[in-house]
Amino acid sequence: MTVIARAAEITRRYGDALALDRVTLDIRAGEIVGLLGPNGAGKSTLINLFVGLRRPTSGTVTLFGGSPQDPAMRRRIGMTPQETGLPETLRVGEIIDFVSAHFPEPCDKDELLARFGLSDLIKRQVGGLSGGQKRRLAVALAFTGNPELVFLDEPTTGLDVESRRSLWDGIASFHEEGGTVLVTSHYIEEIEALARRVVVVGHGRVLADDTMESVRGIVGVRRVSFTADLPDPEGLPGVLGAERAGDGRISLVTTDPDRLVVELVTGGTPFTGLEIKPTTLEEAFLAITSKEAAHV
Ligand SMILES: Nc1ncnc2c1ncn2[C@@H]1O[C@H](COP(=O)(O)OP(=O)(O)OP(=O)(O)O)[C@@H](O)[C@H]1O
Repeated sequence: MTVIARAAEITRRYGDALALDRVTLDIRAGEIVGLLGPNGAGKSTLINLFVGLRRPTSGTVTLFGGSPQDPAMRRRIGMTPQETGLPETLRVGEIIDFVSAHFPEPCDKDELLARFGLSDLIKRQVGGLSGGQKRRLAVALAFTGNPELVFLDEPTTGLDVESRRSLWDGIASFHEEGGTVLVTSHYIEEIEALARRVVVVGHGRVLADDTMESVRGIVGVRRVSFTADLPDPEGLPGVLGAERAGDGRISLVTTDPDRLVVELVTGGTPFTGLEIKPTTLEEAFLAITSKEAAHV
């Protein structure tokens, strides 16, 4: 697949703070890339570099083979930043007309409104919209110019389940028609719903760049639970997190379930009800970031 955006060995500093540390990332035509990482990992900085709002301290960013600073390249992208302020007195339809006017071939207004569940709101003033409706409008604006590539920075933060699903549908239908998307989120299920490729960032570095299944596999994290009278379960092999229920049941997230069970048996502590289960992506993700933190 053709690479349409590339960050090559990007470092970005804000004064003494290192926001991105030698990050390399290719975005290929037609994919949805999910960018996952804790607060301050560098996700917004990476987006701002791709869309030309900031420049790297070192390294290069290319957009459609050119520079993100070139308006001709930027006209081919769309973006929804984390926070948007829209003029309160304008109507939904007027805002879409205004943004459309900046692009040579804007998309069909009615189609755009329908795609993001805004058709009934066309005459409403922005100031009178709910938080979820405003957010849907802000995301819809990223698609107004018929972009090839869209950057969405936490598109559904703060939305209820129904609004989130409606936004996901809009994003998915853009992708089905061949569009490319980079989406950041704190919601694991959002990345799972939208993207097959997941890039995990932490401390300004790419920690994993793979399919959802492989990201889980990379860390090989499992949840091991059993009932026992064990004073120090945290000391068992590979344990990243431990929870103890009132009934004596212990639940451990571990990178090495096999060795943990061997040690449990050889340690001679009686236990019952042993269960080993795959973890959620969130647990896997926390494991990667905490392992990385242990290295710095
Ligand atoms: N304008 C700025 N001036 C100084 N430091 C900044 C600036 N913008 C970002 N940073 C720092 O760079 C690092 C990365 O921030 P960034 O906003 O890219 O992270 P993020 O992954 O998008 O976080 P969040 O999920 O909270 O939005 C953080 O340590 C942040 O404090």
